[in-house]
Amino acid sequence: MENKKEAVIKIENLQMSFGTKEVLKGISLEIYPGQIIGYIGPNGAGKSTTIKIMLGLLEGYKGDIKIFGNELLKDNIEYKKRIGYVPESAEIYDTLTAREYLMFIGDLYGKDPKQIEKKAAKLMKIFGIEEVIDARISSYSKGMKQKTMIISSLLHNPDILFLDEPLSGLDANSVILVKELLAALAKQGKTIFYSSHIMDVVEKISNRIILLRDGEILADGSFEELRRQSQDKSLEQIFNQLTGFNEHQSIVEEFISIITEEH
Ligand SMILES: Nc1ncnc2c1ncn2[C@@H]1O[C@H](COP(=O)(O)OP(=O)(O)OP(=O)(O)O)[C@@H](O)[C@H]1O
Repeated sequence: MENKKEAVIKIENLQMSFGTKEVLKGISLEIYPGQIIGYIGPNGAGKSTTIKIMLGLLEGYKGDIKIFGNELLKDNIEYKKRIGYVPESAEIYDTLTAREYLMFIGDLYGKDPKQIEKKAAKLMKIFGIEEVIDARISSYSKGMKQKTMIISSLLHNPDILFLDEPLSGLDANSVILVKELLAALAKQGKTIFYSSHIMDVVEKISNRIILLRDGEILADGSFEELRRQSQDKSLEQIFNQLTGFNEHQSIVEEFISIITEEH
């Protein structure tokens, strides 16, 4: 369907080990403009490792990665100007105010400070947090921090956006806003690649879901496609089925019996 477009991310046989532990066992993926990829999998499956490699933060992998058609190379950092990243937490910047932080990020991307300051103030206003723009980020609530990180990842109008738990800490109204924002960005041809453990979020936001387990891709398709292969289950049920997790009942029983032990 999307084959007429060129892949923005092309991964071939990606392998990564930490010591003797094989964390990625030969992943191949082609990702196209306009896709909203929900990258899911159990804890330790290798999701963050994949993202860190694409961000150029981890070396020592085997396989080929092309981003925007160019080989991912140690010395080539040009592509980073066209990507945005929202980490799950970014406490290192806590002592800055949002204005200082966003100006700093704009500067890293070589953007005009006046333009960045204007954009930052407007985006903070849209998110309803303009009154704290000059307060230290350390004083923000979790959701305010998340909004600031989302703004910082978009200031330079990137073509690929990587997010870790994009809706974490956001209230119900902000969830709707960010979901719509991601959909609108994808419509403009941007690519969104995010990981999350919240299955109903993944189900609703993604137009493609990639399920990783033990460093291998177990499923790859739209929610509808995955559902058809799994007898119309919810994504949470599909996740549990594909990752072989069906012991919750017995684990809960054991848990309860331990906490209710008298001696
Ligand atoms: N720097 C490192 N050194 C050694 N082992 C590592 C390192 N980083 C990750 N690992 C291991 O690699 C495996 C995959 O980790 P990764 O963080 O990619 O998983 P994940 O799918 O993102 O998990 P989660 O859902 O818990 O965030 C884990 O077993 C982890 O312990």
